Amino acid sequence: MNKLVLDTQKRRVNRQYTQNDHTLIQQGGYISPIPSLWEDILIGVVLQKPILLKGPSGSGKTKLAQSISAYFQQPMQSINCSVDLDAESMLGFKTIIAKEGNTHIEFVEGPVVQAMKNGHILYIDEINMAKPETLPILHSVLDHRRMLTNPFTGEVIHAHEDFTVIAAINEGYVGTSPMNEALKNRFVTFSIPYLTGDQLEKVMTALYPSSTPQMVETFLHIHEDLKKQVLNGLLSEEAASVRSLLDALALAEHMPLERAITYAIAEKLEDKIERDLVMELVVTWVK
Ligand SMILES: Nc1ncnc2c1ncn2[C@@H]1O[C@H](COP(=O)(O)OP(=O)(O)OP(=O)(O)O)[C@@H](O)[C@H]1O
Repeated sequence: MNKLVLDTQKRRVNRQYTQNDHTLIQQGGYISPIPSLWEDILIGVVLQKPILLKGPSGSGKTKLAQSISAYFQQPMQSINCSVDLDAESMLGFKTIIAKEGNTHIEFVEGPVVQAMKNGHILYIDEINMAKPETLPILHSVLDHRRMLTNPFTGEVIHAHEDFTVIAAINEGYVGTSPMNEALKNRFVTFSIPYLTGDQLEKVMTALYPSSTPQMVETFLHIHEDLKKQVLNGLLSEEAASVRSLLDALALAEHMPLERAITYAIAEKLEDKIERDLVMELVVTWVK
């Protein structure tokens, strides 16, 4: 079996053949749906490639970024993109400081500048929610130059060797726009699917240890049914969201299962036909 060996000090990568790659997969709480996915992403990080995580809402992209941060013991700075994101919220802003009767102007460093200087992870969530004209400022940060001329101070910043960029997108969601080619081209891209089967069971029992095995099994069956209907095109992808399923499991510890699924899964769907279909599927699993 393939085991990744990372020299995190010297940021070197090696692949060896041993028996226990799962120790890596578990680190930081993210469970990899495909064994090689976690390792391949770590290789990308060590090779200083900007990483783009592409997957539906609740598929574990943020958890994965947090797990990479835990694995490399590197703090993470985050940017949540929206149409209001501007250069100041990424790079920082000037402010007036009054001290002992004197005033002076100081630059408060934003997440990009801090992460570049200190070798942190920069997590850019929902990168396709930002206005396309906002992000080109990061092009030189994201390619081989790994540098930035701060337009507010004129400072030229060369990224620390451990500086890592991880971005996430939910493609095709309301409010998103396709990423422009020049930006997309700077990333290596990984599809992050929803967890299923044994791995999903591990997450459920780890987060909700007081759930009975029968309850967990029922939720796994319901999730399988929901996924089938997503594949058949009868339900939208978020019906199979792991986040929603976990929310439903948390509620089901305190209320009947149908109500838990209604609040955590069905009510989030826009279409009444989809909501009814979810509840029809659930009824077949309620004794
Ligand atoms: N592969 C996984 N391993 C561990 N936990 C997971 C995994 N997939 C989903 N989860 C759990 O599901 C929940 C949602 O995960 P997370 O917030 O990382 O999703 P996301 O893809 O970032 O969603 P969004 O795009 O909506 O921000 C968390 O509680 C997380 O622990």
